[in-house]
Amino acid sequence: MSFHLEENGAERGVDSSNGICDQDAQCREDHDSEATYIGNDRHDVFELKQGSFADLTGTKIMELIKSNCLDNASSKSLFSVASRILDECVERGNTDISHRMACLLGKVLNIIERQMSAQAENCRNQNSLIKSREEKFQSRIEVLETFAQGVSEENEVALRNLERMKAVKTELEEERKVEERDMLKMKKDMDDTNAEVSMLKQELELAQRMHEKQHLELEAESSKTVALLEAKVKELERNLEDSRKKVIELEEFSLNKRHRWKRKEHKYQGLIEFQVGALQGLRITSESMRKEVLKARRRHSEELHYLGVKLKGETYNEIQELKGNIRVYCRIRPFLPGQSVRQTTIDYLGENGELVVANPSKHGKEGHRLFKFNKVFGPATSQEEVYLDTQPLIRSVLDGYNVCIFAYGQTGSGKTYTMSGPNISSEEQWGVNYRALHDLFQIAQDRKNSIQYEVAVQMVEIYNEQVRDLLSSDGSRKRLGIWTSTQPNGLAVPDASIHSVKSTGDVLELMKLGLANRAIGATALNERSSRSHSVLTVHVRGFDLKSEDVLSASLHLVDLAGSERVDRSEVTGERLREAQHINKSLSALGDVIFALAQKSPHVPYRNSKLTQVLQSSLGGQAKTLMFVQLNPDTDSYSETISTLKFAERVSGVELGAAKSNREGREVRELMEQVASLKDVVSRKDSEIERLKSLKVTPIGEKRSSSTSLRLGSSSPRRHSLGTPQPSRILRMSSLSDKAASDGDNYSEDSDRHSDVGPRHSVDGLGLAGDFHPPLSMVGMALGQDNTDDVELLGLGDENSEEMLSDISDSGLSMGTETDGSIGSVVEYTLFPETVKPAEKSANLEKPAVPSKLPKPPQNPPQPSRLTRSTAKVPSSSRKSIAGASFSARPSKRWQ
Ligand SMILES: Nc1ncnc2c1ncn2[C@@H]1O[C@H](COP(=O)(O)OP(=O)(O)OP(=O)(O)O)[C@@H](O)[C@H]1O
Repeated sequence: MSFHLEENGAERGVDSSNGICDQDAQCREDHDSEATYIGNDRHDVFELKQGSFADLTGTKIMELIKSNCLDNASSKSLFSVASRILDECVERGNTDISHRMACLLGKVLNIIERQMSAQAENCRNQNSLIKSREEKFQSRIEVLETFAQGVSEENEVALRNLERMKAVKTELEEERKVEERDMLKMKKDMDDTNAEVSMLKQELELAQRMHEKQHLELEAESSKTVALLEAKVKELERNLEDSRKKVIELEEFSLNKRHRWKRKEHKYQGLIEFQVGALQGLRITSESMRKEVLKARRRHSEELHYLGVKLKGETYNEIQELKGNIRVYCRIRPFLPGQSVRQTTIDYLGENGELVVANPSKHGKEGHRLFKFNKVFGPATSQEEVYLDTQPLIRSVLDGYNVCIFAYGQTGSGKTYTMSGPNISSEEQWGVNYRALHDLFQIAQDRKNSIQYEVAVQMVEIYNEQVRDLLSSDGSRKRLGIWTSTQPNGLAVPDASIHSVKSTGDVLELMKLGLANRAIGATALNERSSRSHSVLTVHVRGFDLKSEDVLSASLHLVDLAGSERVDRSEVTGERLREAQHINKSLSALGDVIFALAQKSPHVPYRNSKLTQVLQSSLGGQAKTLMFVQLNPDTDSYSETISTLKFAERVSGVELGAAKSNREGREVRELMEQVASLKDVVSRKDSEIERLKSLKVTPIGEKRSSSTSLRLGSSSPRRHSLGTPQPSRILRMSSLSDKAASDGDNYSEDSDRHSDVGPRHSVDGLGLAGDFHPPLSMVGMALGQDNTDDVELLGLGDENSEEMLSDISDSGLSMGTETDGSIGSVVEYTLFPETVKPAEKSANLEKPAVPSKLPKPPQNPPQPSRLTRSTAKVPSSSRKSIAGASFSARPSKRWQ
C-alpha cells in the first residue's frame, strides 16, 4: 500500500517496505510541512502541507477520518493530525472533544495497530523470505563449495590437459611451422618448376623449329636416298638371282654331304652299338669278377678255417699246383624230376673238395670212402658257379696256354649238362663251352688295343674210333684223318672244317649244327645217351701289337662218352661194339694220364683217337681240367666208385708247369728264313730223287699200289678251301711192314718227341687265309728226321676209312707213319688249290719210296708254292670255310 504526500505539487510515494526509518523521516517532514488535501474527488490522496493540519478544522478532519482518507496516511501525519485536534480543543476549551478525540484516537490506534501488524507480518514474511533465501543461499554455497571442489579437481585435470594441450599445441605449432616451411619450399619448387616449364616450353619451341627444319632437310635427303636405294634394290635383285643359283648348287652339295654324313652316322651308330655291347660285356665281366672276388673271399676264409688242420695237405696241394697237376672238379648231378627212389650215395660234401661216398649195402666205417679233389660241386650248384671256377683257365688260353677241359662220368651223370648245358637258347643254362667262348670274345675285346685275336673253332666227334667232322656244312660226316705228331696248336684233325668265329652268336649257330650232327642213340641207361666223344677245339691266335709276338693256343672242350662198364649197359651187337670202343678210348686216356703221372718215357697217345686228338693239351705244358660227373643214385654206386677212383688217380698227375706258346718276331723271321732255305734244299732233293727214280723205273711201268706215295684225289679237301680239293692222303709203301717192325718203338720215338719237342706255334696249319702256319713248324719239321715228324692217317675216301678203322682197331696206328716231310704236308694243307692238274698227275705218278729211308723221297713241293707259304699267299687261296675267313687282318701283319 502506498501513501502519497505531495509537497509543492510533487507526489511523494512511501513504500511500506521502507520501514520505520522511512516513516520517521516522513513524520519529520510532515511536522515541518503543511499537509494539503488536493481536490475533493480524490479520496485516496491526502496532501499535507507544512502547517496545513493546523489549518484544518475539526470538521474537516472528521470528514477525512470518515472518508477513510487517512487510512493510508503516515503515522507522522496522523500523529500531527491528532496533535492538531488536541491543540484545537485546548484552544477552544471545548469539552466535548474527548469523544471525538477518543474516536479519532481509536481510529488512529487501529490504523497504527493495523499498520504495525502489517508491518510485523511484513517483517515476518521478510524474515522467512530472508531465511528461506538464506537456506537457499546456504545450500547454494554448499553446492558451490562441492562444485568448487570438483572444479578444483577438474581444474587439475584440466591443467594437466592444458599442459598436454600446450605440448600438443607446441608440436602442432612446430608441425605447422614445418608445413609452412614445406609449403614455402613447395612454393619455391613450384616456382622453379614453373620456371623450368617455361624454359622447356621455350626449348620445345626451339626444338620444334629445328625439327621442322631438319624434317625439311631429311625429306629432301630421303627423296635422294630413295632414288639411290631403288638403284641398289635393282642391283640386289640381280645379286639375289645369282645367289639363288648358288643356293641351288649349295643345296645339291649339302644333300650330297648329308648323305655322306648319314652314312657316317650309320657307321658311328654301329660303332656306338658295338661299344654299348662291349660295355655290357664289361659289365657282365665286372659282375662275374665281383662274384669271383666274393667267391675267392669265401674260399679264402674257408681255407683259413681249415688251415690249422689241413696245413700239411694244403702245402702238398700248393706244390702240386706249382708242378701244374691236372685239376679235378667233381660235380654231383641232382636227382631228376622223374626219379622215384631218391637214395643218395653221397654222404658228405666238404667245402674244401672232400667227398664221402657211402656204400648202400655196407654200414659203418667200411661202407664209407673219402675222396678229395680240387673242388666238389653239390647238386644245387648252378652252371654259373661251376664256370666261375673254370674261368681262369679261359683267360690262360688267351695268354697262349693250351688248355683241355673234359667231362668224365657214366652215362646220364651230367657231362653234356656241364659242358654244353641242357638248353643253349637259355643263357643262364649255358654250359662251360658257351661261357668259355663268350668270355674269350669278351677278353679279346678288352685287350684289342694291345693284342688282336682271331678265334676259330672245330668240332669233331670220335665214334667207334673214327673221327667225324660235326661242323661240315654239307652234312656229310666224313671220317677224317688226324695228326699224330706234336700238335702244340691242337690242330689234330686238319681235315675237319675250321670256322672263324667273331661272336658268341657265331658259336651258337655252329654248336647247333654240331649237336644236331652228333651221334645220339637210345640205351637202357639214358635215352639221349651219346656214345661218342665230342671235341670242340677253339683255336686262338693273338698278335701282340707292341712286341709283335704271336700267341697261339688251343682250348679243347671234350664231352666224353659214358664211362660205364659194358655189362651194365645191357647192350649187344652194334651197341656193344660202340661200348667197347668207348671203354677202349677211355682206358687209353687213363693210360696216357698215368704214363704222364709216372713220368714214363713212353706216353701212349696213339692208343686211341681220343688221346691223339687231345695230345697237345694233355702234354706236360698244357693246363688240364677234368670234370668228374657223378650220379648220386644208389644204383650207380659201383660206377660212382670206379669213376671216383679214376678221378683220384688223375688228380695225382703232375704235368709240370704250363708254358705259354709265345713266339717272338725275330725268332719267327729266322724260322721263316730257315724254312725257306730248307724248302730249296728239299726241292732240290726231291728233284734228284725224281731223276733217280726215272733212271731206275722204266717209264710207263705200273707201280705197285702198296709202294706208291699217292696223293688221293677223291677225298674232299678242307672245307675252308671252298672247292673239292685233291686228297692229301699219304699212304706209305710199307705201312703194315713198318707197323709190324717198328711197332711201339716208333710210337715211343714219336711220342717222346711229341713230349719234348719245341712248342712252336703251327697255327697256320690247314687254316685258310692269313692264319697260315708260322714257319717254325716247317723249319722244325725239316730240321729233324722226317720220318719221325709226322704221321698222317687221314683217309679221304671210303676205302681209306675202312683201312684207318682196321689199322686203328688192330693197334696198328703206331705204324702208320708217312715218309712224312712236314713240308709237303704243310704245303698241301695250305695251298692245295695251287696244285695244277698236271702237277697232280705228276705227283701221283711218283715212284714209291721206302718210308724209313733217312732221306725219304718227298712229294715234291712246287717251289713257288712253298715260297708263298712262307711269305705271300694269294688272296684267292685264302678263302675261308663257309665264307668266313679265319683272319680278317691284313696278311702283312702276320708275316
Ligand atoms: N647239374 C644238373 N642239374 C640238373 N639236371 C642235370 C644236371 N646234370 C645233369 N642233369 C640232367 O640229367 C640228364 C642227363 O644229363 P646229361 O645228358 O648231361 O648226361 P651225360 O653224362 O652227358 O650223358 P651221356 O653220357 O649219355 O652223354 C639230363 O636230363 C640233364 O638235364
